Amino acid sequence: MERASTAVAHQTARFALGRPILVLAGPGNNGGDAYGAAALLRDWGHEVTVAALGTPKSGAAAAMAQRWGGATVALSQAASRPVVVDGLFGIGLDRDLDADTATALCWLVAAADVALAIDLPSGLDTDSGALRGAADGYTLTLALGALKPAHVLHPASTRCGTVLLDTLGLEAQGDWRSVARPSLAAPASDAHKYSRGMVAVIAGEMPGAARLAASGALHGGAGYVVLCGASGGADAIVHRAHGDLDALLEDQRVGAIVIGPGLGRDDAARARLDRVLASDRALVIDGDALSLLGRDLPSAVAARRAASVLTPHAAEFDRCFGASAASKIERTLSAARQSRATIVHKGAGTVIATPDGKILVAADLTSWLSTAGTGDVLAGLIAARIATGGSADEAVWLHGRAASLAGPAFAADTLADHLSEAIASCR
Ligand SMILES: NC(=O)C1=CN([C@@H]2O[C@H](COP(=O)(O)OP(=O)(O)OC[C@H]3O[C@@H](n4cnc5c(N)ncnc54)[C@H](O)[C@@H]3O)[C@@H](O)[C@H]2O)[C@@H](O)CC1
Ligand SMILES: [K+]
Repeated sequence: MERASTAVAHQTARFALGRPILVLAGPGNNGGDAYGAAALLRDWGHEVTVAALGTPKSGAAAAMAQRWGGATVALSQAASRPVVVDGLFGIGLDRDLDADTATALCWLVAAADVALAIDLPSGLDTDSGALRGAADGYTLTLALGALKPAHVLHPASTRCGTVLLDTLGLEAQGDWRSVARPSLAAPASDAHKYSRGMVAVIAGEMPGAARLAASGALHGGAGYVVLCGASGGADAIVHRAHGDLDALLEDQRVGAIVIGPGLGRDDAARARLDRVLASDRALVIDGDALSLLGRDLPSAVAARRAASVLTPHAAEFDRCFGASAASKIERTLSAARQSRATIVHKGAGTVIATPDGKILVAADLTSWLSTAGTGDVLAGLIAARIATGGSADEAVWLHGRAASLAGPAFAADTLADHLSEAIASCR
């Protein structure tokens, strides 16, 4: 708590630049950090007011309150100040903020020029990222010890402002990491189109979606992309008829197959899906393929001999694994173990889990990705990375980067065009 208070005080001083500071101190150790920071800031010459909610419950927090020693006002009586430091609740929040607390907090944060949250904005559920009365408008959140899921999971992550991490010298990192920029090499000097990675995309009722996936694979670095069951589209994509499916599944050069984008949900689609599932090729299973399998998916995929990557959005995830109130991180991990597949659980804050328990989170994806077809591009891109010996998280990073490069209001058709620049930034 000494280290936490000191880190908070330093960060606050950097932003305060002499302006009056209001420190909000709750009853737990988050409040302890707040009292400690208030005492330091006062000792450094800042004008500090403390608004208290309840009295400190732990010995450490009580000691910090004693160190502050000065007057406190009740939270409900606090006047706004240009700088607000929120130390009401951190990871110990176990219920919604009551209405009076939420109202006072929202008003004080909104009225401040700078609002800094200690560890987490008060009123966020640490593990699930749900809103439990949190205010909007924080300038920054100083995460203490380690990042928590709420710093990266939607909707909590949208309330944090800029998140800074101070590890406080603790080895406290949880079991998940943020998706990081991958390090990608150019193809080997003796590479040819098949050694670069060969991807097959199985088309169906809506060939446009499969074409987008094929384009994602091609621009994602695959050496050879086959679109099975659709004609037209980009010239470098090789077209095959649905009648060639069995030959394609036997072709050992095929490094990964995408099935699901625009597949349809009729009997023909189901028959194709069953043949592909029975193959020993690595699969990316997306869209209609996920919906066709529904609650049978975990066992059907777990029985496969080759690797599978599933790319559900929230509704598809629920369709396959059932709805639950657990956090997105826990649910995705449990689904990965159950289906023995890598799961890319899409949405605002994409969570990736592997069957061996690796968890990665991509938090800061542009919201312009929320347009039809971007998921199809991602499915193809994942297949390309797998076929070239890479991983799904590389694809998620490249996809997010390409979307940022594409700018606002892009169409999914042009997203793949930005993958080259995204890959170029990974050397
Ligand atoms: N655990 C650690 O290793 C460290 C913890 N630190 C700080 O300690 C914080 C966690 O402290 P605590 O576990 O004491 O938890 P908090 O300080 O977040 O709050 C817990 C207290 O608030 C009460 N409470 C919870 N929800 C409430 C609600 N909606 N309305 C009213 N009362 C509510 C609880 O009954 C409990 O008394 C961290 O967020 C961080 O700021 C830091 O000092 C650094 C190290
Ligand atoms: K807080």
